[in-house]
Amino acid sequence: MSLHEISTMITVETVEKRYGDVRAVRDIDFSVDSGEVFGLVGPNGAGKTSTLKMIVGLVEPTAGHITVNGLDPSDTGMRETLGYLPEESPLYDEMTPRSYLRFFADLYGVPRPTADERIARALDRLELDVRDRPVGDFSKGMKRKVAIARSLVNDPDVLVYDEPASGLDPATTHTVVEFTRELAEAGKTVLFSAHDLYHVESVCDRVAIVRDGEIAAKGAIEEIRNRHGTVEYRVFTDVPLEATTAVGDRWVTSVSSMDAVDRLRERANEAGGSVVDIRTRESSLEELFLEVTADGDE
Ligand SMILES: Nc1ncnc2c1ncn2[C@@H]1O[C@H](COP(=O)(O)OP(=O)(O)OP(=O)(O)O)[C@@H](O)[C@H]1O
Repeated sequence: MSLHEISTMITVETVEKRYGDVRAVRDIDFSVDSGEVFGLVGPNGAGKTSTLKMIVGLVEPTAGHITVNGLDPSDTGMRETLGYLPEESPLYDEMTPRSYLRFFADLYGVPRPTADERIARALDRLELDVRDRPVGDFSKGMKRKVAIARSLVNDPDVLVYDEPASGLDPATTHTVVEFTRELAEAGKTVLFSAHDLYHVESVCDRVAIVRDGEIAAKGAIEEIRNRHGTVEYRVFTDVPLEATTAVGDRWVTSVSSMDAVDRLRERANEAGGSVVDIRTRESSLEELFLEVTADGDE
């Protein structure tokens, strides 16, 4: 049971964004609760960054309504509530992580001892040991960790991360993704965009799949599976049938309905054998994603 009371922290209602003739975002709706990790997933140009920028108040919606912790994104008070990690987060090359993060903590008016404690906690967890060398010498992953720590110096309730793990090596990706989960477990609200679907699946409570500025599917991973996913039955027989693959001393045929399973059973019997095992394989989010994004192309 959660110790935190659940409340809606981000609401996005019928939001649209046009840049001249380009409708980058059209009619997007979703909300994110406290303690939740919500993933906005979609290919390049789908409208994820535009949506996040509207939520953090950097870009104004053409239509619709957004609130963050009950406030309008243009409200200056919202800055205290929010930690934003942009897709590209340029750092000052000559500064060290410690000086850079202290600089941001000062901007937020965080007392030095509190700031130092927060900075140390974030960098410890993100496994960034180098704290007193200029960030200009850092790898992409190290810079990303500093940028993530920056999003936390004001101890915000809501974190909006644009592709936090994009371009990072698998170990760093794992650390960053696990960290977002821990932040949510500590009661923070996390909204992030990604096209790394494997990690979204493992860390998000709910996702919205965005395509051409619209939400193509939305809900718990499980719900999306039920609505859009296909169940694949892997039927193992002790005799070869058409389109079977040998696995050890058995053959496996993949079908997508129970009727097809029954037909295979009959055919196996006719061939003097039988069905020895049936396993279901649920769609991974990656497959669902491809299915949902392919819908509009038909
Ligand atoms: N400032 C802008 N002026 C004009 N068009 C823009 C602007 N910003 C974004 N767009 C267009 O809006 C659409 C959505 O872009 P957006 O960056 O929001 O998508 P995205 O899903 O975040 O993509 P990516 O993963 O590449 O960042 C794209 O067609 C993009 O070219």
